[in-house]
Amino acid sequence: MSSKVLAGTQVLAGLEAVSYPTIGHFLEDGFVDPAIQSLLDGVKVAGPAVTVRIVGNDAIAMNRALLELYPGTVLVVDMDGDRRHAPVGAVTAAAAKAQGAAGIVVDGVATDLLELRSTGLPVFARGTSCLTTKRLHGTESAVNVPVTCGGVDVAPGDWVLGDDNGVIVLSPREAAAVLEQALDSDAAEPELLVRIAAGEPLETLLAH
Ligand SMILES: O=C([O-])CC(=O)C(=O)O
Ligand SMILES: [Mg+2]
Repeated sequence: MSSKVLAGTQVLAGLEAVSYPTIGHFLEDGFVDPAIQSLLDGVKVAGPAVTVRIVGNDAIAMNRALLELYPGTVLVVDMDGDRRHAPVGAVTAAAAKAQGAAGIVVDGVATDLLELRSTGLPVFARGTSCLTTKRLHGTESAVNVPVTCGGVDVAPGDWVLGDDNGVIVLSPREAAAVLEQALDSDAAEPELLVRIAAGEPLETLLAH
């Protein structure tokens, strides 16, 4: 597969197939703070980012962001450093799912953990809290602007990849460029594992 000719749908298919830790073999940037983890078990998410920056504990901004979601997107929530107020819970996740979203990533906390798990929409966060955002009608929040999430800059339309190991954000160009070598690496790994399990000498297997 040549990365030069990959169309968006081919990139999506490749990103859904590739192992995300394999991407970590090839890149140094785009890896979201590992404190941001999936609140559900056994998830795998790949989709373009819709972003929201929530300033001052403002739940109305989240409602505006939910309206911008379309099928396959991942909502990335920059809480402007607020790690106490949860902007995502049962209602938010249900609304995002109704829009066809693939998941939500919060640089902050989430709430309604049991309901999130039964809704089934993958949500990544720094943890949970009972303290939530409020309907404040602030003016500083913004939807679909460049944001920061777990130390990584995220532009609307960037690829957001998440699984039980963590979250990666790549520009469309970065994603297309890394995909081929990551898929090749994934294809080669099962044979290596079989040879290790079969007792082949590690000196030769791991030498290069
Ligand atoms: O209202 C909030 O800030 C989060 C919440 O509880 C929900 O989405 O259900
Ligand atoms: Mg709630």
